[in-house]
Order: sequence, then structure tokens, then C-alpha cells
Amino acid sequence: MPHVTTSQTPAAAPASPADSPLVRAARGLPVPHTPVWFMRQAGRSLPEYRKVREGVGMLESCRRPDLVTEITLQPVRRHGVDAAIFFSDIVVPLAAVGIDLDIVPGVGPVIEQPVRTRADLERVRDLVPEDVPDIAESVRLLVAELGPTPLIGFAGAPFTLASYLVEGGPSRNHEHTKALMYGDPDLWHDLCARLARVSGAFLRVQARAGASAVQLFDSWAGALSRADYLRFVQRHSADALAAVADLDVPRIHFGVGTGELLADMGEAGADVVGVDFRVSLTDALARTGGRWALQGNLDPALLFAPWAAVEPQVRRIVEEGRAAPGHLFNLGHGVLPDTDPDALTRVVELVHEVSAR
Ligand SMILES: Cc1c2[nH]c(c1CCC(=O)O)Cc1[nH]c(c(CCC(=O)O)c1C)Cc1[nH]c(c(CCC(=O)O)c1C)Cc1[nH]c(c(C)c1CCC(=O)O)C2
Repeated sequence: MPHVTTSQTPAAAPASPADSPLVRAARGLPVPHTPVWFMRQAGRSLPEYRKVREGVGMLESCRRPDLVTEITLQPVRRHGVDAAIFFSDIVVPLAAVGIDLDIVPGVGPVIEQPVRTRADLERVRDLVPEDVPDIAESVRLLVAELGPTPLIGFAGAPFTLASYLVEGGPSRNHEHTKALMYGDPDLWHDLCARLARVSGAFLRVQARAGASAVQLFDSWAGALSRADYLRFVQRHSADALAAVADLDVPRIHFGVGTGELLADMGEAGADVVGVDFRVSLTDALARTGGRWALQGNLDPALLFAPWAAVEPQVRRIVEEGRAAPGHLFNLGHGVLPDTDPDALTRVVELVHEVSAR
């Protein structure tokens, strides 16, 4: 691969998603500029999103290829980000295998009957491609529309999915989850093994249909001690990531409050470790020993501050990212619903400008 010259400005399009700045940075290859995308870039911060979602439930919208493609493309058109993230939700594959759940606005996923006993486990069956033909169709439509811009597929990690299933919904303390983990480790590992298969199969459907990278969201892994992560969780996330190991798509592994787990999350089989806003990229690099590319990590709440305050933080993160084997600029967690979309567009422009080489 020839070194990309400085004449290649951010506006110069790569030939294919596999040669895009995002995929190259994820592999630790030289890039014309630091790629940037935002978790939850598709969603309520955009008026055009709210418009197309009017009167359509969240889960329904995730299963309609016309809506999935439109919503996924909206932030790419508006912000000029370096990747699209597939519009879906971490609970979509759970619903697809028949678990009765809903996504309640302002609350999140709510499970009709929590999974807490051996008998409940039977409801967590394997996901087969025939369960989600619409997902593969949406990915194919998107890949055709996106041209050289890569599409990132994703899934929830076993621990985060287990937390929703065991608690029955969003939880601050994850007490039922931890009670199960410690009270019946065999049942816990069986549940997570099933979830790893669901998660891995969902990633695989997206990658086989043409997604150029995948992200495993273990959003709530930061609720665990390192010892518990290693004992109860890491192997299952590794299994989910291993499901796409043969497909040549870079794998991003992200969690919130996981500063103590960054190397362990890399060890699970990632190419890129996601860093939230609590740990600087410089510290994250020291903690991971330069073994993985890094993704992150502007505090999403900072986007509510005046631009004059945001700008130096964006510059700092780009600078810190230069020392990493590869850097994918992102927020430290998802875009907050009331974010001014123009602030996101400005961040994209600034990242491209200051990182152009
Ligand atoms: C934990 C988690 C969930 N879902 C997801 C995670 C992991 C990422 C994270 O840590 O935030 C992942 C997710 N959910 C959604 C996406 C879309 C793609 C993107 O990032 O742009 C992605 C990647 C759409 C969504 N998922 C959800 C929305 C909002 C629903 C709506 O628009 O009505 C969107 C756009 C709903 C959802 N789904 C979930 C929550 C906590 C919520 C918020 C509930 C609320 O505040 O209303 C579960």
C-alpha cells in the first residue's frame, strides 16, 4: 500500500471502503486524515431523523430497510463523517430470536419477562440469518449507496445484553445480574455463551452483507471489577468477536467507564479499543501498550459548551491520537439527544483540517 501523500486532502475520496481512512486507521496504516464518526450519530439530534420516525416505533423502524437506510445515511450526508453506523439497536437480535421486549422512549429496552432461571434460558435461542433477512438487505442497500464510505455494523456484547435480560431493563447497579453471576456461575456462563452466539451471528450477518468494520458495544462493562470482567465476561466477548475473525473486518470493542479494562478488552480480540471520556488517549495508550488502535474520546456533554471551549479539546484529542498506532476520532459515548447538530459538523471539519497530512 503506497504511503498516502499530502496532496490527498480530506475531500479526496478513497477508492473503496477497504481503503478508507477509517478502515486503514483501524488497521494501524497511514491515513490522509484522522477518520471521525460519532456513536449515535443517527438519531434524535437530527430533525430529519425525528421527521421520518414520526409515528413509527423504534423496533419497527429497525426492521424496515427503507427507514434503516435513510436514517443511517442522514448523518453521513449532513456531517461528512468518515463512516456510517448501521441504524439498529443492541436488542434487535434478541427480539429477532423471539424475546418479548420493547424499546420505550426515554427509558430504553424493557424485557417483558426477565431471564433469571435455567428454564428462562431456553428463550435465548441461536440466531440464524433467516431470522433477519431485512438486516442483510438493509446492509446491501447501504453499501451500494455509500460507495467508498465504510459501513460499521455492530452488536451488543454478552454482558451488556445479559444485564438488560436479567434486570428486565436499564439498571444503575446491575444487582440481579451480579447476583446471578455469583450465585449460579454455570447458569451465567451458559447465558453468556448463548448471547455470544446471538451477538456473533448478528455481526456476521452484517459483515457478510458488506459492512466494512464492526463494533461490539459493552456499554455497561464498566460496572465490573477487573477480576469479575476476566472471570465472567471476557471469554464471551472474545467468542462474539471471533465470529467474524475470518471476514477481514476490523473489530472495535467499546465500553463506558472501562478505563481499567482497556487492555483486557483489546485482548478479547479487537483491532481497536474504544475509550470513553474519563481516560485521556495518552493514558489509554500507556495502558494498552500501543497494541491496538484507539477510538475516542470527546465528552459528548462538551458539545453543549461554546465552540471556543470545544475547539481546543478537539485539537488536543487529535494530537494525543497521533501517538497511537491508529486513531478513530469519536465521542467518549453516544451523541446526546439535544445536541446541536451543527456542533457535530464543526467537529468533523476541524478533525479533518487539523489532522490532514
Ligand atoms: C446500551 C445501548 C442500547 N442501544 C445501543 C447501545 C450501545 C451504545 C450505548 O452505550 O449507548 C446501540 C445503539 N442504539 C442505536 C444505535 C444506532 C446507530 C448510531 O449509533 O447512530 C446504536 C449503535 C439507536 C437507538 N437506540 C435507541 C434510540 C432512541 C429511540 C428513539 O429514537 O425513539 C436510538 C436512536 C433506544 C435505546 N436503546 C438503548 C438505550 C439505552 C436507548 C435509549 C433510550 C432513550 O433514551 O429513549 C440500548
